[in-house]
Amino acid sequence: MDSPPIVISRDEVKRVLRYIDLIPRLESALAIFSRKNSLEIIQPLRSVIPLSKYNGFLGLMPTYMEQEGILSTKMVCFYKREDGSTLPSTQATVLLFNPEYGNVKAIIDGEVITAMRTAAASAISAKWLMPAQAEVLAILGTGNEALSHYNVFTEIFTFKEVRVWSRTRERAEAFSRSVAGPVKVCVTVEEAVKDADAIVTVTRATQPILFGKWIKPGAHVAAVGACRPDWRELDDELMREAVVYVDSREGATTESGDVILSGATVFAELGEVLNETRPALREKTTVFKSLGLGIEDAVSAKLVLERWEATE
Ligand SMILES: NC(=O)C1=CN([C@@H]2O[C@H](COP(=O)(O)OP(=O)(O)OC[C@H]3O[C@@H](n4cnc5c(N)ncnc54)[C@H](O)[C@@H]3O)[C@@H](O)[C@H]2O)C=CC1
Ligand SMILES: O=C(O)C1=NCCCC1
Repeated sequence: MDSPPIVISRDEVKRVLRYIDLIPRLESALAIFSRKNSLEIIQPLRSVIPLSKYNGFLGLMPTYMEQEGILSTKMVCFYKREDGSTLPSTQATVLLFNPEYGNVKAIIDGEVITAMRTAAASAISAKWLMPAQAEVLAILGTGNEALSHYNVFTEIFTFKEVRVWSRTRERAEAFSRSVAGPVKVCVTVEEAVKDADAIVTVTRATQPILFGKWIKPGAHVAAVGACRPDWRELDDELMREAVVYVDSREGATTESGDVILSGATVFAELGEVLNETRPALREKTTVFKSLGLGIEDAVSAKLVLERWEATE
């Protein structure tokens, strides 16, 4: 008889998942994704159900990677509203199936997976697209994604200065106190991004907060928020003048307000850079527009299950 699904909690995911293991898996998955071979990956565009009454959305992210033996679905709810709830604004669950019989092998909390795989994808973009001698990192926003981005960027790169901006100084100060290393609190976005080499936008803004005129030529922007077709974090000037990389062309041209409303041209998928079929134009100002992919959750969940089984 089949064993019942293993349930892996948020704390257990946090215990077993490490960037050093995750990054190579994501690099490989992004590269396979951009080869567009349906024998390797089937990952339809995310279905999104608006939860209008609650100012939120449910995203369904099924993925099948035949050669890796991974069949998974992430279900993620994300909310725009700010009503003082203590629950995270992005909550997710990942189901891992046995592709041969369809039984569920594991039910894994998706909050930490989402935060870590998104930050790891941004870090991969920075590895290829950030200026060679990057000294200053600016993080805009102070939520879950801000923390995971701080963690991975300071783990794999060495910055002389890390800056943070939030809409209130209190939140930026609390973020600065909560992390291990020194972080400079900035009162305006302009102050945070001035001469920065790498900029991470991880807010729930729906109108542009980052303007091209403030940015040093050659900087790299990992743009993570604004995942709806009418939401923005970056202004038209930045989107049109930068070289724009995305995780998925189909995703970006369907879901990203920054891409759709600015009329920017998508230059390449990150996986194409990894496959060396499109160049990494590190010397130019670059934007990596991230929307999130089911394959990222699929390989992360498989890794979590492997590590959990190895340490249980
Ligand atoms: N690209 C991807 O794969 C993923 C994208 N996201 C998106 O990333 C963003 C951040 O996610 P989390 O850190 O989980 O959210 P969070 O709720 O933990 O943090 C959001 C941050 O944005 C700030 N904020 C809210 N409204 C704002 C506004 N109008 N202007 C400026 N700042 C504002 C909040 O104060 C907070 O610092 C969200 O837009 C979320 O939908 C989240 C997960 C994956
Ligand atoms: O890929 C994800 O997970 C998400 N993408 C955009 C919005 C929140 C979650």
